[in-house]
Amino acid sequence: MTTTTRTTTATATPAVAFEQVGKSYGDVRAVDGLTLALHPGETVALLGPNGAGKSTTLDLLLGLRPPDTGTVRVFGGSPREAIVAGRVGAMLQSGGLMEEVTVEELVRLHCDLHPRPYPVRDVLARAGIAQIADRKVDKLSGGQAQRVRFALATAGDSDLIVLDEPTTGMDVSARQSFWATMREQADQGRTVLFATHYLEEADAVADRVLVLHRGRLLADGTAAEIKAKAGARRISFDLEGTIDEAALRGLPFLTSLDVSGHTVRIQSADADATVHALYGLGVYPRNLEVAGLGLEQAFVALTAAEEAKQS
Ligand SMILES: Nc1ncnc2c1ncn2[C@@H]1O[C@H](COP(=O)(O)OP(=O)(O)OP(=O)(O)O)[C@@H](O)[C@H]1O
Repeated sequence: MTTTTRTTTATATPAVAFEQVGKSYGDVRAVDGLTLALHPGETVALLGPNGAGKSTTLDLLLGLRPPDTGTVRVFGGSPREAIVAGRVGAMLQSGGLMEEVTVEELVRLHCDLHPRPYPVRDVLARAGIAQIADRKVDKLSGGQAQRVRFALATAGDSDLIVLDEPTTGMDVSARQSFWATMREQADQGRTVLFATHYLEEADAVADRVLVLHRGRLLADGTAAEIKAKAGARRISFDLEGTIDEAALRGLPFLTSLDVSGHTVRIQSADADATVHALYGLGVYPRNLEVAGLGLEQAFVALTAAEEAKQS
């Protein structure tokens, strides 16, 4: 298998550069003045609630739709130039697969079309579909079809791999081998950009997380930075006797409250102030724990705060 030496410094031409990009569908502003640069060797997760503009962003990046405003550059040129040069491999969410052909025939076709193809055998093996190579594409299960899409995205030596919700429908072992392969690809200097709703995957795999909300970039940083930006903390403790939920609900900086048996779990924008006020209620919390948020909770807190600001 050929491996190209790639430049991985942030000063190199960005793999992807969006400059004030806007895209609307009628009245819906799907992407709203988006500016960002992705650098060679980065593994980047694109997160956002439904309708945030993730798929539209990927479509713009792949030149499948033109932006209304702004510019999209891929390796310094147009998306089309980068794709024609074989620099981009993509796995899209709903990409229909050609029917009536076998898995191997479809993979071979993609290899033939790629300027720097890998051997078909290697592509099949890497995607874990060598044993179903002779099967007709329209007879595949959802997870198998997803593996085939993965094979097509990695049919050749591309510098940028774009994945829209790649592991949807994959079982646990397919997911694990998928991400192991993606890590290898990134370690070789490729840029990997993936949109996902699985926040634990973003946390485990991405070295940079972009949070989109209503077509705008709400947060951009490592998973740890995103968690810190959300600011909130989880507080949990046990209370004996009858729990006065109304009093707990009145605690300052509370963003959520969950009471289950004697255990109380709250989320607070200022844990110190909340805990101080908790003691002020005259209760005696036992097993008190204060912890940071997971990426999923941070994501929910950030997007909810933004919704509240805009409404
Ligand atoms: N072809 C289209 N015509 C009209 N509106 C569209 C079209 N495609 C997307 N939209 C709208 O643009 C907005 C952004 O959609 P997009 O699919 O980019 O979001 P997303 O973040 O990928 O969402 P999801 O997580 O649900 O896949 C949404 O409000 C959506 O309804």
